Amino acid sequence: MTIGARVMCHEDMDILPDTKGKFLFTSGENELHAEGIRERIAVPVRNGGTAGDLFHRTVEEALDRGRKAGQENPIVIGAIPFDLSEVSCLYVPEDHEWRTRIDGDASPGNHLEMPALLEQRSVPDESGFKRAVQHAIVNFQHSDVRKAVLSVMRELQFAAPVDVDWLMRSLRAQNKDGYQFHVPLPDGGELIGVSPELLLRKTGNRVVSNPLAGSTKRLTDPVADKDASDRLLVSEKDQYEHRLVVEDIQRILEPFCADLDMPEKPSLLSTAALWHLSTRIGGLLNDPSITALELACLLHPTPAVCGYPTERAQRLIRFVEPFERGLFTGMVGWCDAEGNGEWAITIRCGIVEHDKVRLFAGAGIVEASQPDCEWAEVQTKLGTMLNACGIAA
Ligand SMILES: C=C(O[C@H]1C=CC=C(C(=O)O)[C@@H]1O)C(=O)O
Repeated sequence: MTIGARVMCHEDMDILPDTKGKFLFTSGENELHAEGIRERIAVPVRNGGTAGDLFHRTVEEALDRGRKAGQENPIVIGAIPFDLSEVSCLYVPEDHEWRTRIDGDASPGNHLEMPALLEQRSVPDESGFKRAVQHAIVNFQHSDVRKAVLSVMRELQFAAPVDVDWLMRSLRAQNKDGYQFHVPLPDGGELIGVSPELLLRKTGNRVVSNPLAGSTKRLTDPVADKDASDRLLVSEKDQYEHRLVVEDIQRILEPFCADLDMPEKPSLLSTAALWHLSTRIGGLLNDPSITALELACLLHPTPAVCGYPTERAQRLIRFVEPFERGLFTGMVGWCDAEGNGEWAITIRCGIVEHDKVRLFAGAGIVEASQPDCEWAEVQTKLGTMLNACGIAA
């Protein structure tokens, strides 16, 4: 594997500042490791009115150059922001390798740990978040917006620089399932996280999407935990919140699929911290030449991270959320030159910049939401990253 980060620039690409250029994306039993940066792709997915044209051409050309340079099946790896008009954070790495995940491989080790936490703050704070939820609920009563996903950012200031590799190992040790990711950012920051949610996987002519929406906290007592999951499964509020996501994904995928397998009811998916309502949607493509990245960009942002209807929910979010989401609630993953790939939704994540860590979490708000419960839910979601930092949620 090449260790150095060689950068090739051409129009539409910025010069990448010094970065280790080390990537990770895991899925099931497989881990994708990539190193070295051949090219960076910063073109936004949406350029003016024409969604995707320049972007997908740029990706295709970058992969082509990789092939011409001798790579057998080059890949693009990285992250795309929540707002598709913002710059993408994608790379064609010098080298990549698929490995089988080895259990126990991810121990954080005890030789190093997180530096002391000096201070932390929530943006918005508790009352600001609850006001935003209330605002959204009133808005639903006077408009045709049905759902909006509202989020918080937790800023942590440590006494010394954070060892990202240690933090990633800690996160992986505590969350063995899900899509674990580590992406270096052009400004020197690093995006890390473990997402439970698959936006889209494409393998040949098969596609899978596994939206999640509707959540409840896991409990330590097994009986109480089972009760909590049973209640989630029959909760009308959560089923409604979930249905809006599934129906929108179905609407978008159906024209591309000869056969779309849609379970009638959601099932349960668990992480270390939460239960989620989950629907695994599988399809066979009419025309397998469409790429995983093209389909993922059509689906994004789903009502699981934005709301319904999409554009009006996005406007409401912009109005009430007092921070820029950036890569949070975007997508993270990879795509190869044959159009196969896998994109997870960028949640349960944080951005590490030297001695600062920013964590993010959101919750789907519908008319039946209660501000106190939604605040508790985002705190639980923040717990995934906080626990990895050794901080009680
Ligand atoms: C936006 C987040 O979660 C989404 C994914 C699963 C369940 C969700 C929910 O129940 O609200 C959210 O839609 C987050 O974790 O920050």
